[in-house]
Amino acid sequence: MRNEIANFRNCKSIAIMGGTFDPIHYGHLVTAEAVRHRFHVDKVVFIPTGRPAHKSHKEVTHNEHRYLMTVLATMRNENFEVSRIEIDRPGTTYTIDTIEQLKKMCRPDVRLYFITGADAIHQIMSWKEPERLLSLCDFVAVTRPGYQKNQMFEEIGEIQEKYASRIHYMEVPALAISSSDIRTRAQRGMPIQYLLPQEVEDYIHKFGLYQNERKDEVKFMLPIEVMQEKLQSALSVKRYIHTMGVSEEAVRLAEIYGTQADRQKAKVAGLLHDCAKDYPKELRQRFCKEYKVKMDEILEQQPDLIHPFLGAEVAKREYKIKDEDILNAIRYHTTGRAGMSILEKIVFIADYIEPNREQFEGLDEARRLAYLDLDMAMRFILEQTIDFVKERGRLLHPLSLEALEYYKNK
Ligand SMILES: Nc1ncnc2c1ncn2[C@@H]1O[C@H](COP(=O)(O)OP(=O)(O)OP(=O)(O)O)[C@@H](O)[C@H]1O
Ligand SMILES: O=C(O)c1ccc[n+]([C@@H]2O[C@H](COP(=O)([O-])O)[C@@H](O)[C@H]2O)c1
Repeated sequence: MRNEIANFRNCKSIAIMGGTFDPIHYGHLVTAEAVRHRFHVDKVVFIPTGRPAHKSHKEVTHNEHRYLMTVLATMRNENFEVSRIEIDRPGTTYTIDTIEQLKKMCRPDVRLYFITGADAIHQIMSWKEPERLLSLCDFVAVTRPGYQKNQMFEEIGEIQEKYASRIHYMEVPALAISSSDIRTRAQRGMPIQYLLPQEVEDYIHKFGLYQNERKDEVKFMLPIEVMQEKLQSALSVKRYIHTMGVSEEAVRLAEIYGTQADRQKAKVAGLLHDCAKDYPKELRQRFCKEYKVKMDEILEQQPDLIHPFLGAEVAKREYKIKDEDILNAIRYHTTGRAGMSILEKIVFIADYIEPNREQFEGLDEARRLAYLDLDMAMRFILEQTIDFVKERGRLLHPLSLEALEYYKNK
């Protein structure tokens, strides 16, 4: 945020390109550049929306993906900036809050222009505090393909009459490009090249965004709701709440680091990671024998370390999980191990940082690292855990030491 303030402080005029940018495309970029040239603004600031007021959370790709694609698309233009103010602001995103926040970062006489497509301008009266918004910034209504200028005048007649000097019309080269069309094309395996910058296309392919979800779907023999019901009777209330937190956190991480399939696996692995933890001693011993859990010296002396290994067997037999990656994510969620898969790391980290955890030293740093780099988060959490185990005089499993060594060298 400090950088953003430094970037805006000297600007006399700024144009704001607000959008969901799911994904950003050449329509946005051409428009931004045309407005910059016509209104002689010092900068165009692209502001990806955090939680759009008019779209449900599920419909929109994760904030960090949309933000990073916007950064990639704009990096070659020195007059373009990308701001995180909406991404980082909690709650529903309203433009009025953004304009007020931005004004505080700029000199008092700054002139702000909010760029919006013709399709959006006629809805402005339904936005939050439209009149105050129009008193704080100008609007540039750009024509999009399919819109007749006359029709646009009619649609915004009411606003136009009242705020004539605040609304500017501008035609931009008719680019029949839209984010929704790009998403559909990507889903159907049609080309998206030349509709958006190459870097954004590469990013979409790298992270498997907008892929056909059905093709990616993972089939579980038990429906997830049935797994949840079984867990509710196997776990204490406190543990069940923790389990739900781990599952949610794992899905959030998988949204960033994985594919659609990984999200489903993360949800289930998070749910099942502690499935054997609340078993009474006798039951644990019986199942360990029956399911042939390999015991070692440390597990014999430190029985609370058995639950991840037993949990993987219980998940396999009682929850009918066949996927080896999910089973390993359960198996190594406590000790870790060298060379973990993305899913294994996600569950290990989610267990540490899930939202229901009470505050403890290192939690905020672990949360920060988790969304920056999985391997850095692994190293940090392993170091913290190993210190904790040593302080309490408990036995350390060699798998954790091997894991730490591995992530230190990565
Ligand atoms: N091809 C385009 N030319 C000019 N302006 C555009 C174009 N596409 C979008 N805009 C405008 O840019 C802003 C941000 O758009 P947004 O991120 O919603 O993209 P979109 O392509 O309109 O998305 P979707 O297809 O999902 O509705 C909006 O004000 C929108 O009207
Ligand atoms: O402030 C509001 O009430 C409001 C309602 C709808 C849309 N907006 C903003 O309008 C911009 C374009 O939105 P969209 O859906 O076309 O991507 C984006 O910056 C949104 O945050 C703002």
